Amino acid sequence: MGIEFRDVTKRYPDGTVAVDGLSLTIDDGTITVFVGPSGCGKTTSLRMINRMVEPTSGQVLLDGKDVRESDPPVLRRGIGYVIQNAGLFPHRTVLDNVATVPLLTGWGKRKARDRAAELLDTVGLPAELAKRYPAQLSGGQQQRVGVARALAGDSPVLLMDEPFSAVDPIVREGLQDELLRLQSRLGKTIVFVTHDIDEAVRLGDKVAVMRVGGKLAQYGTPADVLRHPVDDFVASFVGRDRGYRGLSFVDSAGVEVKDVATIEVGEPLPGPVEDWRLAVNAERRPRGWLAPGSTVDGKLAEPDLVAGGSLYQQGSPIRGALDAALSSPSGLGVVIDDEGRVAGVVTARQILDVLDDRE
Ligand SMILES: Nc1ncnc2c1ncn2[C@@H]1O[C@H](COP(=O)(O)OP(=O)(O)OP(=O)(O)O)[C@@H](O)[C@H]1O
Repeated sequence: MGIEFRDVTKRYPDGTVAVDGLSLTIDDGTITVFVGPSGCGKTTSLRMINRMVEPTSGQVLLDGKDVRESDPPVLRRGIGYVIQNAGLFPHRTVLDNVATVPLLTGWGKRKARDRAAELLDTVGLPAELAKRYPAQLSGGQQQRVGVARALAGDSPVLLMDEPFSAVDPIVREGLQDELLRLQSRLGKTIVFVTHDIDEAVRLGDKVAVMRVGGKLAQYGTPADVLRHPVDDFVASFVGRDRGYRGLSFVDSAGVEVKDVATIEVGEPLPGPVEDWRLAVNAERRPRGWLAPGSTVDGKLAEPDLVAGGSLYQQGSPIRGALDAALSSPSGLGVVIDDEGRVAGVVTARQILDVLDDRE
């Protein structure tokens, strides 16, 4: 479901112009990130999509239809919404937080709870957390519940307002990865607000950079915005370390994926391993690394392993390959195919050589 802003302006009653003449089109099934400094009108723009804020002038169209033609509660039921700190109901269990939307749409209690349990699994939360209350979860876990709840309505559109800002950078990266993984499966139209350009570039198919005064400074792919900022404001906002960020958009062709020795979890280990050995499960999905010199009492089990680094999906931008190599305990970045199976490994040296060749 596409979204279009047509010359939308929002002036609050006190005279503040939060959004000024915004026009842009958001394609169906993509992630669009509104990014910019505090107070530039990102949240206001987002909230005009689900009519939590009404424009002073202009139109917001959802799937070609002016949102003002839809009753706000009905409209909102069709649009998932995730906010910072998750906005969970404190006196409901995790499971019931997620089940709320299906219940509201008339599902029976049992079916709603089954669906909620399924969604908790989808966002990577263990089933034993379902009975807890939000305050008994970590910040990252709460955000996952927030995402699960937003997915519960099964709506084609998801609005996310700084959903990961309150968690630390490591957890945040995990949540971002998870969102990208979910999106590759679900293909929702996601509008995401952040003030963090790294997050914007990482998640967005398109990035809308806004400036204070509610004006759109630039709208384009992350590569566009990084490589060709339209003016000094955008250039300084996207920052100085553009070289590294720019890697995300270099075609990965030319990176040679090497074979790697693997061992399957659950298999016996004949003797101590000499080099880092990649552990896989029966489907050849990576599970972690076995350190040099390790011996295993009986069969190889998950606790014997050192956690792996990030994974690099073959064919995706080359920055991911460098991330995988740099974050891997063995120095070998794990490359996976479309099904998540191990395709081989790459080293940081290889990636840097490929990049040098291109200079
Ligand atoms: N209800 C309101 N009444 C008056 N002014 C408001 C209201 N809500 C927001 N504003 C003002 O409108 C401008 C844009 O606010 P908005 O929350 O959309 O920005 P933002 O980019 O999301 O900021 P932040 O990143 O700090 O959340 C700000 O100057 C803000 O103070």
